[in-house]
Amino acid sequence: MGESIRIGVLGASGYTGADMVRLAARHPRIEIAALTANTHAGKQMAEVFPHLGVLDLPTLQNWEEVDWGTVDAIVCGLPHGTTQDITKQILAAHPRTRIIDMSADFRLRNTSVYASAYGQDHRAPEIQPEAVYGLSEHYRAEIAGARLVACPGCYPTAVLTALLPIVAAGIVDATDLIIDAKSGVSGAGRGLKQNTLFCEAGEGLSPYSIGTHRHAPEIEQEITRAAGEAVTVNFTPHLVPMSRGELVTCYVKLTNGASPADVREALRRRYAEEPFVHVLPEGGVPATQAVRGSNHVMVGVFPDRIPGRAIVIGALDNLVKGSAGQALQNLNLAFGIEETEGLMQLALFP
Ligand SMILES: NC(=O)C1=CN([C@@H]2O[C@H](COP(=O)(O)OP(=O)(O)OC[C@H]3O[C@@H](n4cnc5c(N)ncnc54)[C@H](OP(=O)(O)O)[C@@H]3O)[C@@H](O)[C@H]2O)C=CC1
Ligand SMILES: CC(=O)N[C@@H](CCC(=O)OP(=O)(O)O)C(=O)O
Repeated sequence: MGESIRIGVLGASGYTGADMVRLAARHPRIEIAALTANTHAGKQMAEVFPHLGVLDLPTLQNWEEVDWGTVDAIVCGLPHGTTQDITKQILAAHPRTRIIDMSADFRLRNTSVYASAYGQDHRAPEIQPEAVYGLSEHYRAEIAGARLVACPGCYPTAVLTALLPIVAAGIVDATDLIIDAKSGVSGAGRGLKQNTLFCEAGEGLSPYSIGTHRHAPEIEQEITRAAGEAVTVNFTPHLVPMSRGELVTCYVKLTNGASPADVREALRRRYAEEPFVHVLPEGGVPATQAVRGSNHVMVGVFPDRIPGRAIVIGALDNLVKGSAGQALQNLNLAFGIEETEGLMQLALFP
């Protein structure tokens, strides 16, 4: 076994940071050297997250108090904007540190697109060009040498896993993609927001950011690349009263005489050797219950009643493959560790 990799988790008192701690704590090559928080600084993780109380962990600190020279890699679970401010200062002082970022701050290659999607100018445009988009199954080689990995958003991970291979194969029309997406409430983070209160999110199902969600440009960036032409997607997310999980239903127009079975076969071929992407056989229905707590993505393909169309459905856990799990997968890749290390746990069901 090689030497330990010392990691620091920025934003460990948040949902993605805490799930990174949960996964990294049982990783044989990782040592958790530092954990940061903002309002929770000074507390023990066990006070914030009792389920992690069985672990011996560093105290939560403000990020300025940490000696970043002593860590090999940082996993960042900070809000967008804050990520740019903090990571650029750490990289300036410690240029050899690797950053695996779970926030949205370095995903969009074009900083003007970032500014319009996020309503603020990019505050570290000088670093942006070196960021590698961390969709592990599609950017493996680039991630391996990267200093800065921008892990995809949770919705884009599900959508792009389902659609990139079939767009690239030219068997669906990239200019006619309709994506109906649903997420559990942890997708919104732990900070208090009115619409995530139990009595406002429970017993209901509501769409949000209709036609304006900031994940649409991220999805378009990658679909455009695969299609070789500029595309605009229809993307509508919904908030579902469950803690974790995400399901995306993608309505696609078939091209070049392809059938739904051809779409399934193309996906099966593309992901045949992938440990975390499972293309279900005919009739297999992806569901969040089947991936909860795991790094697995399930994809199913169905004929549409409208001739010439198909329905491609993806399901994942937003806090695992949708953030912390994929971040750990990328950290493994970045350090030349077996990609599945620390990630082979099965879904928690029921
Ligand atoms: N939740 C999800 O499913 C996914 C989230 N993401 C992205 O990952 C990032 C983290 O998300 P999530 O864990 O849900 O968010 P949370 O709101 O749960 O956690 C945010 C973390 O950042 C810390 N923080 C907030 N403001 C500051 C600041 N000004 N300075 C330093 N630290 C600060 C918080 O500290 P404290 O609590 O102590 O105040 C907390 O540790 C976000 O960018 C999010 O968009 C990406 C994919 C999926
Ligand atoms: C339910 C819910 O609110 N989900 C979040 C998506 C979480 C995510 O991936 O956010 P980033 O792209 O900012 O990292 C949202 O729609 O904003």
